[in-house]
Amino acid sequence: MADEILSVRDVVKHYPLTKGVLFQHEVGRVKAVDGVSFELRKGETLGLVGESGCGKSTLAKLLMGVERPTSGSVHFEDRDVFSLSRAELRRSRRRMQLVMQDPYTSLNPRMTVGDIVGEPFAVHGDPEGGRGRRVRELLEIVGLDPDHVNRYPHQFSGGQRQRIGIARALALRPDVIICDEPVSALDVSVQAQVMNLLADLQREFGLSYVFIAHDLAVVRHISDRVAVMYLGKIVEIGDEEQIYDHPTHPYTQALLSAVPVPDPTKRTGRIVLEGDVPSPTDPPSGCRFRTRCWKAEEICASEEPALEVRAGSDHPSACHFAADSGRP
Ligand SMILES: Nc1ncnc2c1ncn2[C@@H]1O[C@H](COP(=O)(O)OP(=O)(O)OP(=O)(O)O)[C@@H](O)[C@H]1O
Repeated sequence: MADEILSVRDVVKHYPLTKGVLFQHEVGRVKAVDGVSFELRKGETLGLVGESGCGKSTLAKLLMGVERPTSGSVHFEDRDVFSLSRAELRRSRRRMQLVMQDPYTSLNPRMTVGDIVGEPFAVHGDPEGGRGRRVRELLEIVGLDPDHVNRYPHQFSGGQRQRIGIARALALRPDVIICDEPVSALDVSVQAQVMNLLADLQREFGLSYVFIAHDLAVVRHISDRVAVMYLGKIVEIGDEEQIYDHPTHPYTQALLSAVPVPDPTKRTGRIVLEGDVPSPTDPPSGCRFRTRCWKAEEICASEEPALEVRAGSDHPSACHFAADSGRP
């Protein structure tokens, strides 16, 4: 599609598990990301949701070109990120930035806010008009007082620190920002402020976001589309209406049932998933979710459902039992 900015095709990342004095014997592989494909369109926010350990952060590192995949490709516009030379990769990094989860540990406590926000210029060169001026402008853009440029991270609250991280990510005028659980470590009231800031910045600068979270409720209002990830794979991807109003995959249904609903008349009953998430070293054959799925049938043990478009719908579904909306 012409307006795609990022195209992810069959990306796999397996980490070898080794033993021996020199770690020379491979005894297994952690299948952190196992065949993920999606597109990110210009100006779009794609929410990426799943339980802890499903591979979200590994995928973020692959998108940023920080980790190399075992196989598969990530195209930024029309160029494969993994075939770029070092210099080209550095140039492409200007245009794709990362906002990290924990504003308490992702900022160097010994650096002033001005140095933190201006750090990208030390690598990529000073902007027109000078570094100091741009840093003050960036602080203002994210709602911080530019006169606090000489303060240290510990002098700011959690929400303000996340704003500092966002200002740093904006420094080089990127096109894409990978937001890896940017509000998970914040109080609920502060979460909303940071989400609103991200939405405003998107409108103002035409940014595209991949927004990672473990909670479907968090990504709802910021996402144009949502991808649900389970044990290294995307099990369902769709627009807001499909995922929240007509979820077809049992895992999406279970995640949604855990989201608190303020209206008691709309409460539908929580689906409690039995058992732990299986090990990514030895995931179940067939459908990975089958060991916890109340709809699982024999076929799920041998066959991994392919993403397919349901009749009469544009939405792809990943489950054999998509038509069956019954709950346990
Ligand atoms: N460098 C590594 N070496 C070996 N295994 C790894 C490595 N990095 C991640 N993993 C494993 O890959 C799997 C996916 O990890 P990842 O951090 O991507 O999950 P996540 O969904 O981001 O989890 P969380 O929400 O807890 O951060 C986990 O089982 C993790 O232990």
